[in-house]
Amino acid sequence: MMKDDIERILISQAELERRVAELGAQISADYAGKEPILVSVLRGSYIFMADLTRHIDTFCRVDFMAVSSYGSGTVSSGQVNIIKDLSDSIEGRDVIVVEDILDSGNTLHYLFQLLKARHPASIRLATLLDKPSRRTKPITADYVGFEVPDEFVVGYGLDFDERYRNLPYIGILKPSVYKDKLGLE
Ligand SMILES: O=P(O)(O)OC[C@H]1O[C@H](OP(=O)(O)OP(=O)(O)O)[C@H](O)[C@@H]1O
Ligand code: HPA
Ligand SMILES: [Mg+2]
Repeated sequence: MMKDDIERILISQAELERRVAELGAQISADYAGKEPILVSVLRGSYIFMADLTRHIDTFCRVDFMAVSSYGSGTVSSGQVNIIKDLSDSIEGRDVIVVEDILDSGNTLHYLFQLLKARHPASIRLATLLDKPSRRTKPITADYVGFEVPDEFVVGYGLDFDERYRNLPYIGILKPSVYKDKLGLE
């Protein structure tokens, strides 16, 4: 079974629900009277995006961008591939980029450069998880759900080799799972 691959639960479903509601309330207060565009960075952010937007009570728009830099490993390849670009222009608009995790910072560093060049009125970052110990690029988030330790986490949108996104909590994989996959032991 899928959950047999999980060593332990790091953030429970109830904790996720509570914190995402708080972030939504904070964003609602900060953007009162505005109409931000929330940009979901697919695929990892799809669940956070869906839950977060339902806790925002100002007008807002949603758009989606698909990027990938991890392939099937647990370390960033350093190369960010744009798989799908935004549908609408962000020029002159207030943008909130919605991410599942800020790890090395490669993905967001690249994405922020790309999006800033399109001249939004403002651009901020909301990330569910922040793993600051692994950062190699200078980027910080404006809204952070939880800080996580230097371990590979899965669930609530986050995958390892495209699995585990559908777990309703954030968990830590048993090392044997990714070592088997990578042929390390
Ligand atoms: O800070 P970084 O080291 O760049 O890592 C964070 C990024 O890596 C993951 O995406 P991934 O490339 O695995 O694509 P996915 O969202 O489809 O899983 C995650 O969803 C973030 O977008
Ligand atoms: O810890 C992680 N888990 C899943 N995907 C990720 N992408 C960057 N870091 C992670
Ligand atoms: Mg991934």
